[in-house]
Amino acid sequence: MVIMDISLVLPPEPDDRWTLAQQAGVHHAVFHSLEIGDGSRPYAYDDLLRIVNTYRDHGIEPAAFEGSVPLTDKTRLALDGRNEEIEQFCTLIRNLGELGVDVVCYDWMAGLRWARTSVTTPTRGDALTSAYDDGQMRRGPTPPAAKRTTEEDLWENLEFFLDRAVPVAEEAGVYLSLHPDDPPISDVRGMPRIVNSVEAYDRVLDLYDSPHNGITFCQGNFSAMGVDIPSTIRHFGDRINFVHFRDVDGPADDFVETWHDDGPTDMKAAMDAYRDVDFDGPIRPDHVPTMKGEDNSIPGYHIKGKLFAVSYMKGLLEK
Ligand SMILES: O=C(O)[C@@H](O)[C@@H](O)[C@H](O)[C@H](O)CO
Repeated sequence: MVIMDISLVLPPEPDDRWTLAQQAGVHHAVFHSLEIGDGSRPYAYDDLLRIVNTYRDHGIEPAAFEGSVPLTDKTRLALDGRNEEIEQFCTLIRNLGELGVDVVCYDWMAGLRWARTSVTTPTRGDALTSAYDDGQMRRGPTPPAAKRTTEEDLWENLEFFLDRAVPVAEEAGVYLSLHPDDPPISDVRGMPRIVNSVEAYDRVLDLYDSPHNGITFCQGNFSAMGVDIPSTIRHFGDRINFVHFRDVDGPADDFVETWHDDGPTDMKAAMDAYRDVDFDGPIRPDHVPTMKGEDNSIPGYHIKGKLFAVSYMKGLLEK
């Protein structure tokens, strides 16, 4: 039977969340210091060695490095320093390969990272969730770089990056996993976005045809695209290298994030589809509501909702 690795974003230093994860039967970590941690983007071997060994010394396997990788708008927008940055990214890949961490998640969102217009929307039992309203978003300032960036620039820069990074990933045995633009719309405040549809992913996969050029299937974003989730999972099949398990209610320009057991997507059918395509990589619950007693300082990433989501996922995986 194919076993996927249920994982959680855990801080790089042990705290209660490590213990709670293990008590809930989660033994795989995702390193994502932009969400939980100090925002660092380590790529040197000794820095990675320390992080990886700290997890392993506590019985936790580091399954993926995400987001906080040395890849910024320098590369996405082909600014000065792009070649040096890609070199750092390639060093990260080689080093993670040496250390046995084989999934790296990155994204092509220039100007703004994942965007929400509210992180205090009340949901079941007055927990707090996040929401996006494009009309409200557009009233804010346009990022300066938006005026001189086209979709084609972003495609060209992505191809330039993949041509350099994928061969290194192949050699290192590391699986690159491109995260969708969140939300998956054509632009945020005038800054174009390109990784926002099934067709766009088909193009990405064609740019460099290799299992090491794959997808982070962030399910909530595909749900916001309005596509059928199980058949889309089957469409991409073995090019899915990493899964973010979550759901939203509403289209890409106007949605609310839901509890894992309370959204419109048939989560059981989704889990069955991952199993059908023999997905055996890391799968982590993504954004969860902030629950009672939590301060909402890291919206979407507090531990109580994650534990609820993990239990729900384990239930869905029961045969
Ligand atoms: O769903 C989201 O957009 C975020 O929670 C992250 O997953 C983030 O955007 C990714 O790390 C992108 O690299």
